[in-house]
Amino acid sequence: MKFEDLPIHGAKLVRLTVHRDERGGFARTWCADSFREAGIDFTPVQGNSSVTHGRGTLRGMHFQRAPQQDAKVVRLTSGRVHDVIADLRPDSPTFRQSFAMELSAEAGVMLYLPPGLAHGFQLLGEEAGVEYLMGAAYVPDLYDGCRFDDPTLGLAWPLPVERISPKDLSWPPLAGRMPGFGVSAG
Ligand SMILES: Cc1cn([C@H]2C[C@H](O)[C@@H](COP(=O)(O)OP(=O)(O)O[C@H]3O[C@H](C)C(=O)[C@H](O)[C@H]3O)O2)c(=O)[nH]c1=O
Repeated sequence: MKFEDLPIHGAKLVRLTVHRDERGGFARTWCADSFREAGIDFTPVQGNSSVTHGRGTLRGMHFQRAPQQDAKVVRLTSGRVHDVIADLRPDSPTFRQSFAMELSAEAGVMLYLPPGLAHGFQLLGEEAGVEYLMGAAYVPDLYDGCRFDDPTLGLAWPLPVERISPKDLSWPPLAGRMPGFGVSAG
């Protein structure tokens, strides 16, 4: 696997080595040595999987608050999504910046997201499977998020939001509750 820096500090694009033959393909999707050699201190403690239906469906933006901020590896097992990350770390050189890219199973890539980023995606096709390796255990009381249209982030989405959970619509603004985001306008 090969690691490339993304425009958000510490985030990486991980290109998988896909071994193809007449039966199909094989790729290693986790390797502690490769991550360590890439200078990434990440030990998965939980694996998650989601299936999303319906073009335009949006999951996120999600993050887990300190002291259990969650680093994660994100990989598409099927379909295509518009994937978005946003830097919520006041001490980061890319604080409040965001980055988006298309992820697909066919592309043979995954993302490494360090702790302190918000993550979300919008479905570009009719269905997508996403696998996660999490660097922190899920703690419901620390599980947090922001709206896809939070005014402080200015995220752009390619499609109208056709389906989104009530929870993801009800996140309060980052302004006024997250360090470095100032006070809420409202
Ligand atoms: C994240 C998580 C959730 N849950 C429970 C909580 C809910 O009852 C149910 C579905 O959770 P949620 O609607 O938050 O699932 P997603 O919208 O797919 O959330 C994920 O999508 C965005 C894009 C991400 O980057 C996060 O990894 C993750 O938050 O699973 C668990 O039991 N364990 C977990 O680790």
